[in-house]
Amino acid sequence: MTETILDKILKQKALEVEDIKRDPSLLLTKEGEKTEKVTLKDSLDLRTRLGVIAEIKRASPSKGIINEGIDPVKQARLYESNGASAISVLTDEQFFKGSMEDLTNVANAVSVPVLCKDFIIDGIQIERAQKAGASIILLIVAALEQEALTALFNKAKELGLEVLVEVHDEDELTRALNLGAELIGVNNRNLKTFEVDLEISKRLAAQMPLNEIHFISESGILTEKEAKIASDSGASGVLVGEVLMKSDDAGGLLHSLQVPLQGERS
Ligand SMILES: O=P(O)(O)OC[C@@H](O)[C@@H](O)c1c[nH]c2ccccc12
Repeated sequence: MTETILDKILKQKALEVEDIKRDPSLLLTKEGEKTEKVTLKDSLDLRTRLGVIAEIKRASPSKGIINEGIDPVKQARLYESNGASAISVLTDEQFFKGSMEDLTNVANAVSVPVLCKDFIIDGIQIERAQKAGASIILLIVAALEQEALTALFNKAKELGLEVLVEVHDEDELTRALNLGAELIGVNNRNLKTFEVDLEISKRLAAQMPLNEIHFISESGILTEKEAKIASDSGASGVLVGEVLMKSDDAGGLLHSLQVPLQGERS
């Protein structure tokens, strides 16, 4: 079988984890200040409009350079002042040109929760994320066996972190629900082929207990039109990167994505 980009990233992550274990000073580049932040779950519970997790993403394997010269702190403050429910920071260096330091700088500058967006395969990465100031971590079901997924999920919870569990098909959704995930993200982009299809969100949302969990539609949200499609599918939030990173008016765009939610949650 040919190696997918996800396989390549996961191989690189295994090396990164070895490095941290060999040299524990790598566990912490810069400490996050311990500021009290509202949880993403609580803030989504209260909303009558679609929540936006706005992302700092300099580059990606599928798009190449997106906005390399961005000042993450300035961008995060812009996101926060225009209503973002959380800020996602891509911390992978090799494929996304991010860093843990970006995350710390952002976490120290905003009062909304910050998501450490990385490919987590080992508990040590969760400790690192927490020390750096993350409030939320991402766990990608496609990257993990169920046993590892459960262990990492439990570890994050013990450390007081929220977990966004990312799925892409029915099997992965079942695994996320069995875990007791409260925040479930459907990535509309297939991490193996890069294909983007909003129908995936719609199809999987129909199989979720939407009154018990928050469903976040991820990737390929470009305008109010896609935000409405996500909201109509039952999403309480969207995760948006590229268009916000490229826009001359990220604040205006962020506002337009916060469309009214369909039904009230019970
Ligand atoms: O830039 P977009 O299409 O708005 O997508 C943002 C976000 O969903 C995407 O960056 C993402 C979702 N899941 C991931 C997992 C790893 C890396 C990246 C991602």
